[in-house]
Amino acid sequence: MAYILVLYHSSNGSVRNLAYEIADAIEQHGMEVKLRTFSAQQPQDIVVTKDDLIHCSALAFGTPTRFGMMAAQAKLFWETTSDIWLKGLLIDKPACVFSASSSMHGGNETTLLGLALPLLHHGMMLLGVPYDVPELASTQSGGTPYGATHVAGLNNSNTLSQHEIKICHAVGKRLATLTKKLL
Ligand SMILES: Cc1cc2nc3c(=O)[nH]c(=O)nc-3n(C[C@H](O)[C@H](O)[C@H](O)COP(=O)(O)O)c2cc1C
Repeated sequence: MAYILVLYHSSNGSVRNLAYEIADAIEQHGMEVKLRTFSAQQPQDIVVTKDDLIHCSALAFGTPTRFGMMAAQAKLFWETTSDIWLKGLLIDKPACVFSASSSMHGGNETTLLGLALPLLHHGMMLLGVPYDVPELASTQSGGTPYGATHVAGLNNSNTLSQHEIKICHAVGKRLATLTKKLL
């Protein structure tokens, strides 16, 4: 069965909540989802295997913003994927990226661009958020053309705003719709 891999790291739940919203939208638009993490943070977490990545039809990939970059847990995993890269097993698969940060201008956009880099090296096709998603222009917190985000604030709240949720849904819908066309 074809599936979209929603692969993330989250310490405090913000990125997990983004992942769940994106996964919901993917399922609502007719694709199976495999939710995987890079390490077990919660009892329900299932840690990703290389086979999960090799056999996915598309990927949604997210981590928190850590000093403007991706979380180390994710980078460690990508550094084990050179065999997949050598065989070109991810070429032409659609993908999107998502992240959370505590401050609005604290590096979530640089993190999204950094998350995109290993995917581009693997030959994946990156999807952003187009401006026909109205919440992109009106959000007072997360949401960027490079991918869905959540701004957690100084109290580190992992509760997503309605705008952030709508942007996640638009991302999940777009990824599922395009992936189905390519199957
Ligand atoms: C080591 C570390 C570095 C961080 N660096 C940044 C940063 O550069 N900019 C920012 O706005 N927030 C930064 N944060 C805050 C996290 O990005 C924020 O709490 C995010 O919501 C965490 O996602 P999570 O709830 O999924 O773990 C950092 C947190 C940690 C622990």
